[in-house]
Amino acid sequence: MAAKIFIDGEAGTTGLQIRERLAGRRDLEVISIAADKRKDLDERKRLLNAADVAILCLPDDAAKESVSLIENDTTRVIDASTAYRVNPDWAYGFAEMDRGQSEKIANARFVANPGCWPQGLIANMRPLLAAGLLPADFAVSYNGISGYTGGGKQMIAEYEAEGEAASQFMPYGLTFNHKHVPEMTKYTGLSSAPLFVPNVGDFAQGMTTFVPLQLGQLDKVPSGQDIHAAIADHFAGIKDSFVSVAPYDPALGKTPALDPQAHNDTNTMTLHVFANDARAQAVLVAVYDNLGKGASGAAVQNLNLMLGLSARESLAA
Ligand SMILES: NC(=O)C1=CN([C@@H]2O[C@H](COP(=O)(O)OP(=O)(O)OC[C@H]3O[C@@H](n4cnc5c(N)ncnc54)[C@H](OP(=O)(O)O)[C@@H]3O)[C@@H](O)[C@H]2O)C=CC1
Ligand SMILES: CC(=O)N[C@@H](CCC(=O)OP(=O)(O)O)C(=O)O
Repeated sequence: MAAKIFIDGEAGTTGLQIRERLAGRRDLEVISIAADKRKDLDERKRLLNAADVAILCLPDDAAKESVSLIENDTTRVIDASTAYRVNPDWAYGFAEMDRGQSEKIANARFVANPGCWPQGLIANMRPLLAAGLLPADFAVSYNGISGYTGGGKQMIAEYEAEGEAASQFMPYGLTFNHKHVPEMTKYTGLSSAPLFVPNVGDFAQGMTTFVPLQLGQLDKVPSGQDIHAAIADHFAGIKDSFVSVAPYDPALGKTPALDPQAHNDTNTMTLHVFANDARAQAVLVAVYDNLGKGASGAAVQNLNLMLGLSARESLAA
């Protein structure tokens, strides 16, 4: 029997993209809410309880409300919001984070889909801490640029308003309390919060992120090659990974591969390592689609795992 999927928030940016990615899937039945009942509590409750898997694409408070409306013990949940990402009762939905993470997701009742920004940092940093190349108390900063769809319907409307010239490049989150910092800290394994400086650009989708590393602070300075090998080894050991590691080429500059939009409309992420060993400096880069691996693509990957399918089914979008 086809699994019943309810997308609560199906008219939003993330919800719409999930619907598109699931269109044409005959193994699933997407049960939809009538447009005029999108915020009707009784109707949401009915559909949440009728679903085998509910995918919540809502602001945090509404996501918590949806979870509280589930009265049975069978509906499984993927939540795209920030509400449960550091909750130990929820599986963190970054399947490539560890060997075994996809099994955790596959067996979980509750899965927290990761934030877009955290995934680029976790993908690069977690393997380095696990390999002992960087200590947990290493001082880390993180920056990058994301397309404006990351800010949902409201930011899309601001950027696409007629007659308004949008800023090409705008830093934000300058109180350093961005809502993604707790999950970044927890899943990198760092003992203190990274200093995070996000930027939004005047393009719809896609992101490139950077972790600059001043390696001279360390007693034992790893080379760029060591860093690349640790990250590449980690992802080589992950089955069905959507994350790939570019060959080590420290002299590569200004390449289309680093364009934030290079992975648009995919669920893939590419990591790059750049280093100057003489200066003991390196930069770790991640390129992916904020709406793909950063949101809807990851949600479909997690849904597939929960339904006992190969994560690769999500390419059927
Ligand atoms: N955009 C992105 O790149 C990413 C987003 N996310 C997260 O996913 C979630 C959804 O974000 P996004 O799709 O961007 O946001 P949008 O603003 O585009 O969509 C949110 C949707 O939720 C609806 N909604 C709000 N409150 C309720 C409610 N009480 N009951 C039912 N529906 C409600 C909104 O309806 P209305 O517009 O009518 O208010 C809207 O359709 C958020 O938690 C966000 O942080 C996660 C990763 C990346
Ligand atoms: C450009 C932009 O504003 N991006 C969003 C990231 C959106 C995202 O990852 O969603 P969650 O917030 O649910 O994790 C932001 O920084 O808040």
